[in-house]
Amino acid sequence: MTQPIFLVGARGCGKTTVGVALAQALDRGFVDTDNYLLTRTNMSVADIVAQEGWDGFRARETQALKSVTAPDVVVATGGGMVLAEGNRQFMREQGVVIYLRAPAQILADRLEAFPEEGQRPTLTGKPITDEIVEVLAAREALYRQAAHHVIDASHAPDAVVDAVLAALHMARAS
Ligand SMILES: Nc1ncnc2c1ncn2[C@@H]1O[C@H](COP(=O)(O)OP(=O)(O)OP(=O)(O)O)[C@@H](O)[C@H]1O
Ligand SMILES: O=C(O)C1=C[C@@H](O)[C@@H](O)[C@H](O)C1
Ligand SMILES: [Mg+2]
Repeated sequence: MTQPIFLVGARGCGKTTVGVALAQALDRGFVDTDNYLLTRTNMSVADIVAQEGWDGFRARETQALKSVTAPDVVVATGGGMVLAEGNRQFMREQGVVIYLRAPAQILADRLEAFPEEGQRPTLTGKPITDEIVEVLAAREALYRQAAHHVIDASHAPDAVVDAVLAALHMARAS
């Protein structure tokens, strides 16, 4: 399979962490739309949102998605990539979309341990657990709509990689 693999899911589900390990397992390239924007603009998500609002950030991440999409890459997307119908359709048409799904409490525990506030400015102004519950309620259907496969991402990263490989009927490169 040479199609790109897109990882979607909420903040903290492991799109970046699992994406790096998956790309390594498949001997593929890895790109991350949040990191792409950071490198290209020299601005964090918080900086972009402060200057351009969330609409500005969302427009930039759609452009980033188009720019990084190529054969044989694993793409870790931002947690809100699925909000735009056009992004969901683009990913489904261009590649294979994997939803890394984990319960709210696991996501909250991970984000509290490593908040990275510059890349994860508040979406709701609420405490982290409340925010995640609210965001998952609003987006669960969108992650599922976008996805070809839903993978339990509550396990350790290597186990999640193995589950993705099994869903794709793909073997580790070496
Ligand atoms: N499967 C896992 N098991 C344990 N910890 C994990 C797992 N996946 C990710 N983590 C940890 O959770 C934190 C968030 O992971 P990561 O940055 O990969 O999430 P993300 O889905 O890319 O989030 P974002 O949408 O904000 O980019 C990191 O500190 C990472 O080490
Ligand atoms: O869930 C979200 O809306 C976001 C997740 C992060 O990956 C970043 O893309 C940004 O902080 C927005
Ligand atoms: Mg990430």
